[in-house]
Amino acid sequence: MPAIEVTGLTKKYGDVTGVDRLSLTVRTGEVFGFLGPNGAGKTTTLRCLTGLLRPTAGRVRVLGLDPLGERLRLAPRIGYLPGELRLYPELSGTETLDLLSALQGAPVPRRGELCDRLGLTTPILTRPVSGYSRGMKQKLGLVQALQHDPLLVVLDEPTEGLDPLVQETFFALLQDASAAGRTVLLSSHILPEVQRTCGRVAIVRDGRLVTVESVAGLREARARRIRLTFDDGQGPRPLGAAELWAPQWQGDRVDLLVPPSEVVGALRGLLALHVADVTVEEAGLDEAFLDLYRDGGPEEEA
Ligand SMILES: Nc1ncnc2c1ncn2[C@@H]1O[C@H](COP(=O)(O)OP(=O)(O)OP(=O)(O)O)[C@@H](O)[C@H]1O
Repeated sequence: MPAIEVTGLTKKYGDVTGVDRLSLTVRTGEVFGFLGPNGAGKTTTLRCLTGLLRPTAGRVRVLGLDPLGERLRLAPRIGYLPGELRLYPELSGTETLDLLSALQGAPVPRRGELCDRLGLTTPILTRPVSGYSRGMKQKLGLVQALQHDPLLVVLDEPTEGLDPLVQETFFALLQDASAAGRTVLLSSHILPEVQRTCGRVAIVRDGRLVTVESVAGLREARARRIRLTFDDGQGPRPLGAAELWAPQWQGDRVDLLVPPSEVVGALRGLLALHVADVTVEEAGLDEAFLDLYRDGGPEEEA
């Protein structure tokens, strides 16, 4: 049984379409990234998965359950960190975690360890959350999402507000969850974060699915960056047939993003020029993503 199965999910807010006929399967035990620009429909999808929004159309199954109709059965098995965490300001950190665990309806075997790892000390946890910094609130959000050791963790832009050291702890927590066989769905617009943590990634745009691929596959299938350096101080110059690859000049140096199958042909032409240095690298996921974003992708035909 897949951890998440979404078929033809559509959510409309009046005239605005948040998600449009989205279908997606997340396998048990994978760390799955949900990537897309602002307004792409990530939060809307996650809220439909967690039973906080009623889909306009389509079918959603989470751990084999209907998130709306079987919310109480699902609650102990799922952890959710919303993008905008709203807390009761007068409650302390501990009281907040207690309240949320009551809603989860499950014991909290991991709370102590998580607070330790994230540096939420007893003095902090006994203070009202109104005095918490943004990062402290986000840490509390992470603890509540994981404290009951849920089978599925759904995280909406989880590293927002976390400093780099705490982000490292967060990545380690994700790895632990994955090693323990838990499923993680993580939404982000931070590409290196997804590249680092996820096995597969869905890219969404304008409420529609652009592609689902392994992170490795996405990078592999996408462009290579050819960087040429001319060392003669003459700056930009015509590159013949390689003009097709939209050269980006910086002084005597030029970058071209070229599909993998075209690299050898492109180099043949380019090396006839008087080049001082050449490097060819796999484009990062961010470039792959921008490429997809520009391409339109398969949904343009829908
Ligand atoms: N409550 C709402 N009422 C009206 N429109 C909404 C509402 N929530 C979301 N939308 C619209 O639905 C679309 C998808 O929004 P959503 O918040 O799901 O995107 P997102 O990918 O999470 O964006 P971001 O990265 O900015 O958080 C947007 O056009 C947004 O304006």
